[in-house]
Amino acid sequence: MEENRQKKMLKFSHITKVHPCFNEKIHDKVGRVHLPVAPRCNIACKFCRRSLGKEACEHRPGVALSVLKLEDVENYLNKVLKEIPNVKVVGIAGPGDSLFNKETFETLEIINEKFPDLIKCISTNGLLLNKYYKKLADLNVKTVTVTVNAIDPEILKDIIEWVYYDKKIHHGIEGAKILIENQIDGIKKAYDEGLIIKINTVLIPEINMEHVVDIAKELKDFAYMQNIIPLIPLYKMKHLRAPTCEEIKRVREECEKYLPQFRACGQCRADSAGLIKEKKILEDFFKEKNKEKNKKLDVFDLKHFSH
Ligand SMILES: C[S@@+](CC[C@H](N)C(=O)[O-])C[C@H]1O[C@@H](n2cnc3c(N)ncnc32)[C@H](O)[C@@H]1O
Ligand code: SF4
Ligand code: SF4
Repeated sequence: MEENRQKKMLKFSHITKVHPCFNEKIHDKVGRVHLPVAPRCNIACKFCRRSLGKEACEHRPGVALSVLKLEDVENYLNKVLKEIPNVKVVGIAGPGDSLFNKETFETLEIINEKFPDLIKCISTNGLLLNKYYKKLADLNVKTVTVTVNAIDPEILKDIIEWVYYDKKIHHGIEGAKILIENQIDGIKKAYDEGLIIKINTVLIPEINMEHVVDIAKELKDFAYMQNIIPLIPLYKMKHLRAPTCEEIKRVREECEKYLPQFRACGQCRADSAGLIKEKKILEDFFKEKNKEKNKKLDVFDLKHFSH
């Protein structure tokens, strides 16, 4: 097993040595840029409040000054590369789910054509990963982060409200089962296709704290590493508490027996640019484009391109 892991690490090392979210040692040396091209989401996590606009000034996931339009992607990336040194990775991390927005795939095509040297990265809840892993590999995406918060539907049903799949909204345990099945299937297929997988897990003390280690055990042969991030209590979880530093440390140490842990995550916005620690946004660029005034994204905007 250890031998397998070492082989896997070696196979991926040309990418992981330059990706700040797959390699703690360089997280403060190499930059990344998130393109906020994917506003819609196909599940409803109880902790997630997606917002756009100037007053959405918090540095946390699900927030962007505005949605970046396809016609602006090239200009924006040129500006980022000119103004911010050492950006090597371009990622799509929302503000919704990358795989539920056709703009993600169109953006990846633009990047391939205009910026072929940037490493392409996406993050997703994984519901559609078994449908799109091949397309991602064909588009030369190298790294995929999948958020897995529970692999037991009894636990996941308390973390998500519903899952939109096969043109229907599935509530409770039924939705949880669909999500878990698709995530695990998608992760295995993406791994076989040569994609490098990181697992994000939101640590929610009252709900999944003692279960997170089961996620690490289940996915140890397919994921490269795990990124356990503390709950930011929001939306339908605003009454819950964030984990203490001690709790985060303990859970990471338990999980590390099965999967290497990433401990430098900045819980970035969907429009962050530069070094993780800088928490930078190119405000000038978005100011021009920013027509959405402090808009909360509609969680029921479920138009999907393949329907
Ligand atoms: C906004 S999501 C975008 C990508 C994709 N939809 C997903 O969920 O993986 C990026 C990451 O932020 C996390 N996140 C969102 N809201 C959060 C919160 N309130 N506290 C902690 N993590 C949160 C998600 O779980 C996910 O790992
Ligand atoms: S999948 Fe991502 S964007 Fe969608 S609700 Fe969950 S955290 Fe938010
Ligand atoms: S949210 Fe974490 S994994 Fe994603 S870009 Fe920021 S530091 Fe990297």
